[in-house]
Amino acid sequence: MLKGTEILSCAQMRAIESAAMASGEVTGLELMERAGRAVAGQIRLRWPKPGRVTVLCGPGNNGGDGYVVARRLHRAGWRVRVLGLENTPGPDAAKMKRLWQEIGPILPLEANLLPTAPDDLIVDAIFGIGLTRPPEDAIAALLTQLADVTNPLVAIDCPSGLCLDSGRFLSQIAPRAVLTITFDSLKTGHLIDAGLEHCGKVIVADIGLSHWRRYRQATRPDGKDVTLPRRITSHHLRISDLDPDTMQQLGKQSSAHKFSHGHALIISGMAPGAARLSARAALRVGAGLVTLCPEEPPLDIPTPPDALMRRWLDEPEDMAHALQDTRVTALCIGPGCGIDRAAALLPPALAARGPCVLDADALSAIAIDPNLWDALHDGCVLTPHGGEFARLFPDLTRRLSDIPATGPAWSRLDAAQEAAARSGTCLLLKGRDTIIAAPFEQARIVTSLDTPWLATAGAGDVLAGIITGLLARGFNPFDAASLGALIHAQAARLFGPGLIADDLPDMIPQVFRQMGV
Ligand SMILES: NC(=O)C1=CN([C@@H]2O[C@H](COP(=O)(O)OP(=O)(O)OC[C@H]3O[C@@H](n4cnc5c(N)ncnc54)[C@H](O)[C@@H]3O)[C@@H](O)[C@H]2O)[C@H](O)CC1
Ligand SMILES: [K+]
Repeated sequence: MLKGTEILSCAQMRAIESAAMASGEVTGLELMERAGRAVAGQIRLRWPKPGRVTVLCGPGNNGGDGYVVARRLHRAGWRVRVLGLENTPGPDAAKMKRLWQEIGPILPLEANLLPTAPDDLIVDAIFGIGLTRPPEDAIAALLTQLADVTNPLVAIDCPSGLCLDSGRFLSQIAPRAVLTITFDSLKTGHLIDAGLEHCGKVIVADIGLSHWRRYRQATRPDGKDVTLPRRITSHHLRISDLDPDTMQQLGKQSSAHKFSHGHALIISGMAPGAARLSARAALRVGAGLVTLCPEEPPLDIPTPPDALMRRWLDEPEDMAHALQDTRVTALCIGPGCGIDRAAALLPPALAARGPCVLDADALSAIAIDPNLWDALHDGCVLTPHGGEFARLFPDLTRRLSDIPATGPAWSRLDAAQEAAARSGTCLLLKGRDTIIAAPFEQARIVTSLDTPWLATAGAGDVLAGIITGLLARGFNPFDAASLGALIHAQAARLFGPGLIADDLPDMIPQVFRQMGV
């Protein structure tokens, strides 16, 4: 079973924290001290020589953490300036504020007091998971300037202004951290949308809450119910999270023959190179047999790989006939297919109700034909990029482009989950934060911020092919899509600069070796 690391919503984090405190085994003050200690520790690890630091403390507990960091860095020999507010925060943060005031002053939290020396460290402890609305007035002015400075910025929980549920900033002000230290678990906002880029390196600090993680969706130890707005949990999937069962399923047994690994049909069309990329990827990922289905007689195409089978498939009846062969275990329609051809072939393809990947032109065809939409089923994997998603789900996309007035903001994760529920299919929303959602499943996120060379023509066709190959081999749609996204990103990562789509399938053997398949 593919799993990954569970990601929490802010509400879940609060539920866990409040369960821990309700148990009486730990106080909020202790948690704050641990949080601040973890942040100061990470700073000292990365900047071992004490220097100058300005700590920006906001009105709540994120600010409380900041006062702890200030105290601990001061004790370690750093020259610490603290900018803060005159408000009286909650009791824990108020106590930490007083402890700092025994050491040094608190200057006003104003833009003109940001450090002028370019190397001074800045710690952002203004807002964390408690942000509910866009920053205003003096704090907005300060954050605007903070977004422009070149000093290294260390964020406590997140760069301030970021909604940790959606990864979206609640205004156009978007500071960028080099390092973010968060507590107990990653939150969705660290991994998706702007959060992925603006958090820098994210460290998850253990502050001793793991024992209470089971209260993320349940009743607290004191019997009180915690009502949480988010229904479905999500997981961050990385190569290092793959389990032995998945590895075994990806490997091949010596006793098996080619049909034990399935037979994938890849529909080719007006741009046959795209379908060939998909087909090559399906072969590389281990489908036993891959047949490319062009609309012209296939003997006229003497192109590699020679391991590909070819079958002329022109009319819808040809499709229906091809799918009568029970050895065909997956189908891919879309890459380079042409919208008209996709529209003509989709009715028999969907009527067969077998595993199939619908990409590119197939998605465009579905977006304009309600009958095709109605024929979608739970064996389908839809693989839209943002533009295709917008054509299929214009209302969901509109919600994503509004600047949110309150948190938690509507997110790409919400959009993908809603789209999966509506379509009744597995849906993979492509991006550097690829989101895989399926009805009644926990969503998965595969991040690939470090693979900029994936932005190249044909990369999506390869992804469609990898997923098709995995479907052909018997992976369920949700696992095939998740694993496909992971293998695809890792192939790009291993190849590095200079990557073109043709290189991706040929990196799969190296990815497999690295995974221990
Ligand atoms: N288990 C944990 O995760 C722990 C987290 N800690 C830290 O606590 C913060 C969350 O603290 P909280 O007080 O709830 O919220 P913030 O500090 O993020 O926000 C402060 C405060 O500000 C108000 N507010 C919201 N939006 C605005 C705005 N636009 N303008 C002005 N004021 C605003 C809101 O009412 C909040 O109350 C978490 O991130 C961690 O850093 C613990 O210290 C340890 C355990
Ligand atoms: K912060």
